[in-house]
Amino acid sequence: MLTLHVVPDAFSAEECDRIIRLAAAQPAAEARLVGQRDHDMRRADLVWLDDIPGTGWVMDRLIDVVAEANRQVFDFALTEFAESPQVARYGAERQGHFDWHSDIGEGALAGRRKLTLVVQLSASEAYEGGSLEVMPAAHRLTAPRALGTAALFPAFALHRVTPVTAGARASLTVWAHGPAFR
Ligand SMILES: O=C(O)CCC(=O)C(=O)O
Ligand SMILES: [Fe+2]
Repeated sequence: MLTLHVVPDAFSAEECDRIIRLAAAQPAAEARLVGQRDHDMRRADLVWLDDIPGTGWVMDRLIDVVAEANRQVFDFALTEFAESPQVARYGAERQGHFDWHSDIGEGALAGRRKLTLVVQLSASEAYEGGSLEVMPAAHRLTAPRALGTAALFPAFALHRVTPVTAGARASLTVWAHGPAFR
């Protein structure tokens, strides 16, 4: 089914905090979109989970959540997690955001993305704006802001993160890959 599927408490508050602290200890890269001329499309700091020691438990949980959601809801042909999960930080100091986009890109790996999972790593009171909006079909849906909640949607669905106007929002994103949609 093509929808926005929500999994509450995919990670506990303590686990979200631990992920943020592990990521914060790592040098962050500026978000860059391959072949992207409009550099204002995304403003965020990124850390790749695979670069952070001691985060195997995070990947294990992500795999479990994706497997269960795919069994219950999506029934996509998924074969692997071909890219590192990403921890993103969108800060109000520069109106962190990510404009409307699909996650299926042109690269060898991004072209095989089929399912996107995003975890809310920040408490909803920690920021203003920063809404994750998804259009799995004709209507724009807003992912719940509750800490630790996972939102899953088809990687081709348009989605965005509205500008953060106060505080900062962190998220954890992973993609599941597989053969082309057909
Ligand atoms: O941070 C988010 O909520 C979404 C991230 C995203 O859309 C992406 O990394 O492709
Ligand atoms: Fe995305």
